[in-house]
Amino acid sequence: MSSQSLHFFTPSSTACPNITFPKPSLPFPNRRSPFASSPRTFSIRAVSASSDPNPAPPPVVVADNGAGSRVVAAADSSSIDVDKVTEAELKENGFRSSRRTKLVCTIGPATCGSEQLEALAVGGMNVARINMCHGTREWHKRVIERVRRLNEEKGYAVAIMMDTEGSEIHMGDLGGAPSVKAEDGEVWTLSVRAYDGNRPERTITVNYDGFAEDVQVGDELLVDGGMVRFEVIEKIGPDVKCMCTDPGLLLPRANLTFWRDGSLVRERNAMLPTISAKDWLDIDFGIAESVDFIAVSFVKSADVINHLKSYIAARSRDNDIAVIAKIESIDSLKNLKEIIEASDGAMVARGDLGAQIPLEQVPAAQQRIVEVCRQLNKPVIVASQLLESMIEYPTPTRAEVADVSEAVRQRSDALMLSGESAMGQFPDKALTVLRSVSVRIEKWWRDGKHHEAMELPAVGSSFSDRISEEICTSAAKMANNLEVDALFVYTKTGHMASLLSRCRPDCPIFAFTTSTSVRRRLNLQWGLIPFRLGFSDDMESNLNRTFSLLKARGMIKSGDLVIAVSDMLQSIQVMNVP
Ligand SMILES: Nc1ncnc2c1ncn2[C@@H]1O[C@H](COP(=O)(O)OP(=O)(O)O)[C@@H](O)[C@H]1O
Ligand SMILES: C=C(OP(=O)(O)O)C(=O)O
Ligand SMILES: [K+]
Ligand SMILES: [Mg+2]
Repeated sequence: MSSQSLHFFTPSSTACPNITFPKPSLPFPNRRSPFASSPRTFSIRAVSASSDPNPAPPPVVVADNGAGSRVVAAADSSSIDVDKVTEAELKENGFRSSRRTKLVCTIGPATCGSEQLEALAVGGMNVARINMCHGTREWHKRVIERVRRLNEEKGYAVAIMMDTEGSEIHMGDLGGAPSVKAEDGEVWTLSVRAYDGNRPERTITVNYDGFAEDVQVGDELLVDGGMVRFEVIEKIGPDVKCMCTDPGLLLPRANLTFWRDGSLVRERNAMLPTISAKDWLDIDFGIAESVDFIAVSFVKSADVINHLKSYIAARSRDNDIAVIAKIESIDSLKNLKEIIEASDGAMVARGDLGAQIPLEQVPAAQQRIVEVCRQLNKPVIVASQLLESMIEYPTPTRAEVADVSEAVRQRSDALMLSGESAMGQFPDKALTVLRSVSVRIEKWWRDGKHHEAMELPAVGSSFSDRISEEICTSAAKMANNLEVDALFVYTKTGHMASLLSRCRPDCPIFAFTTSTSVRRRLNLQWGLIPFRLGFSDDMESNLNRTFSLLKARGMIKSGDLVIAVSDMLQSIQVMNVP
């Protein structure tokens, strides 16, 4: 194999020019004796990969077999797993034009069957999201089982995200009706009473016991951020009489916010916990079902994220459930940086965000959230109303296409469908729109060489992490300048892969990882094509084996130009596929 590699090595007294050093394992720079006092210089040397006099013996790799139990496999296990749909997209569009933006679909009554789920998987769904605000745990469990079965039997790699309900104030169910119209000038009763079956006409229930105490006559009540508007005209015990001032459709469990003198009233419900008692039970359910992501609604501070992460760590077998912070409240915007730092990713939850801040401020908030996430190396999802009109119509509006384009242009990691896929009439068509707009805008970006000047600050605290970051930044830049076909990254935890993704390079990133759960988590990150592969610390043998496995599947061919990095050996290798 002809290859050039740039290895980072420590110039210690024992350094022999052709030996590459494993990454320093000491976590803090000031504990790095014997070099602590002298300035540390790192050289980049080109050495031939084949000249390493001490190739590591083939080690044993511990891999997750996907069903939960861990198996110890020989490093030379001869298989490679990749999502069937990504493989097809790659073969169809070529390296350059394969889709980089990931797609999340909320699963609801319109898409919960196996056939419908499979249609979404084929259409490019990378993550299936279940919203615990709706449906029963049994219902969600069946959806998870169906997705898992499709993955196993049909070769998809759809990850599961569970979204908590959170302590929001919302209306109850509408007695089974899918929606109810509220007309201008009508008087409705909003009540905390529980009606069993015989709910009076024009009455809706509210889930928050303090509701009647908290609202005042004259307050404005916004349903779903303004889809319907009421004014409070009278309070009678637990019942609140309201007049409809903006007519519209009321949907089951629609979100409620109330406004006084032009500002959002949130003193009382600010006291409610971010994670309610019911949410903790849902989280236990999510852990038991080994979901890949838990998205936390109405996050106000980093504390709740830290709390949840330690809760998961104590209970989850492999501690591999990623925690996503939903940015959808004023407090979450105030504490944005700390929250994102504490989380494994974030969601721009524009539905509720737009009910909490003036609508015209949502685009700037989105831009800022995406930027902070990219800088802190956390995946970010742009969510809600991307293609809202497609709940009813088979084509999107021009404005919706422009909105989707903007999220792709901002280079967010993922786009999400909510009502469009959960209860809309055209879930597959909506997904197709997301897919084709993504591919188109990404191509426009690459062809126009719109490489942004976004500064990517150092995120790691240890010296070793800093080296990894420099390697990834350099490798991504080299990949653009040399116009390579693909970046390869061998990563056990997924961290190196995310650092490459953060740079948003022009070519796709093939991320090889030993565990099925890391592979599923990488599904949410921009430009990554996750593969499950057993590998060793010997990069030369890893590369040779990967090349032959991928060639056999027709995914690469001789002559393709590849840059490879790994988190076992801190090096950059540039080579043509033999
Ligand atoms: N599991 C479910 N069961 C029934 N309906 C659902 C389910 N999930 C979502 N939906 C429907 O899809 C709509 C959009 O979903 P989503 O945006 O996740 O929820 P919300 O509107 O509560 O923010 C919901 O309002 C609800 O009508
Ligand atoms: C994604 C959101 O959360 P949910 O759909 O759960 O309200 C949102 O508010 O935009
Ligand atoms: K929710
Ligand atoms: Mg929300």
